[in-house]
Amino acid sequence: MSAKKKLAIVLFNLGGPDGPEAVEPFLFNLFNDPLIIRVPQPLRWLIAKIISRRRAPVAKGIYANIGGRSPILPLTEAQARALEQELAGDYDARCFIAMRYWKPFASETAAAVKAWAPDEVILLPLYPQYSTTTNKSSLGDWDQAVKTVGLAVPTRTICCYPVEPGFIAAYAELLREALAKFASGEKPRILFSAHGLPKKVVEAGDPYQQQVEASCKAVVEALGVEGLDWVTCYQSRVGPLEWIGPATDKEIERAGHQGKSLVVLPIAFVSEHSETLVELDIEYGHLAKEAGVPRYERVPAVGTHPRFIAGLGNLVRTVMNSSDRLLCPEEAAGRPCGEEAR
Ligand SMILES: C=CC1=C(C)c2cc3[nH]c(cc4nc(cc5[nH]c(cc1n2)c(C)c5CCC(=O)O)C(CCC(=O)O)=C4C)c(C)c3C=C
Ligand SMILES: [Fe+2]
Ligand SMILES: [Fe+2]
Repeated sequence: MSAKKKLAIVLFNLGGPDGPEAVEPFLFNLFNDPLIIRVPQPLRWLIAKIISRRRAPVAKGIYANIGGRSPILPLTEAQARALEQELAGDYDARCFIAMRYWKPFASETAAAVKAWAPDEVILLPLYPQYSTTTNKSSLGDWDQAVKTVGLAVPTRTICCYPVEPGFIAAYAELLREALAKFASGEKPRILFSAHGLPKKVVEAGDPYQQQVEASCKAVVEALGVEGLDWVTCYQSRVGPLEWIGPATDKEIERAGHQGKSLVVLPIAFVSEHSETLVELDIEYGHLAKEAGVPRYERVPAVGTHPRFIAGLGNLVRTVMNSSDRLLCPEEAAGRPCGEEAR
C-alpha cells in the first residue's frame, strides 16, 4: 500500500489582537490593506495611521468585554485540529493557520509549511462567501509570502463555498436548536446577520452580497419550516462610506416596534470573535431590550460543528480529486470569483 499524501491545508482568517497593546497595530494592518482602503501609497499608510490611532480606544473598549483579546486564533486552532482528524483516513493532513492582520502572519506560516515539506498545499479561506476584502486579500497575501520564503509546492485553492451542504446543514441544525427554545406557536423572525461591506465595493463587482444571500436561502430551504419569517441584514459598519443594507441594528429596532422576537444567525462568520460576542450579544442584545424585542436569541457560529468540519473535509477531497486547481462554484457559471472587477 502506498503512503498517504502529505497535505498542508492553510486556513485563512482575519485574525484579531492578542492583547490591548496589539489593538492599534492590528487596526493599522487592516486599514493599510489596499483591498480595504483603495488608495495608493504613501497616502494609504497615512490614512491607516490616522484611522487606527483614532479607532484604537473604541476597539480596545470592544475587546475589553472579552478579556482584552480576540478568541479567533484559539478557535481557529480547534477547527484546524478537527479538520486534521476528519481527513486522517485519506491523507497525512496538517492544518496551518495564516491570519491577515495579526499573528500568525502568512510569511511565518509559509515558512512553517516549507519546513514540513508537504506533497501538496490546499488554500482554504474560512470565509464561505467570497469577498475581495477577505478571500482575495488573504490569498494575495499568501502568494507574496510564498515568494518571500521560496515555497514551491503544487497548490490548490478552495475559493468560496456559500452553499456547501455541510456548512448549510450545520447552520440549519443550530438554527433549529435555537427555534426549539421558543414555545410552540411563538414565531420569531430570523435575522441572518453578515458583516457588511461598503456599497461601492459591491457595485465594483464583489460577489459577497450575492453569495451571502445564497447562503441564507440555502439555510432556510434546509430548515424546511413553512412560512418562516426571515431577513438578511448587515452589521459592523465602520467609516463614512455608505454600506450595504439593511443594517442589523435597524432590523432590531423594526422588530421592537412590531413586538417581534428575534433569532440572530451570523451567516458570514464561522467562529466567535468580537463581531459576534460583543456586537451581536452585548451591543445588539441591549439594543433589542431597549427597542422592546420580547426575546432575543443568538445562534452560535458553526465553529467545530461536525457537519461543518465534514463539509470542509469534502471540499478538500473534491479539489484533490479535480483536474482543476481552483474549486469555485461560480466557475461553472462562467464567472469565477477571482475575476471580479476591483
Ligand atoms: C465576512 C467577513 C468580513 C468582511 C467581509 C469584512 C470586511 C471589512 N471589515 C472592516 C473593518 C473591520 N473589521 C473588524 C473586525 C472583523 N472583521 C471580520 C470579518 C470581516 N470583515 C472579523 C472576523 C472581525 C473580528 C476580528 C476579531 O475580533 O477577531 C474590525 C476591528 C474591530 C472594530 O474595530 O470594530 C474592523 C475595523 C472593513 C472596513 C471591511 C470592508 C471594507
Ligand atoms: Fe471586518
Ligand atoms: Fe469562488
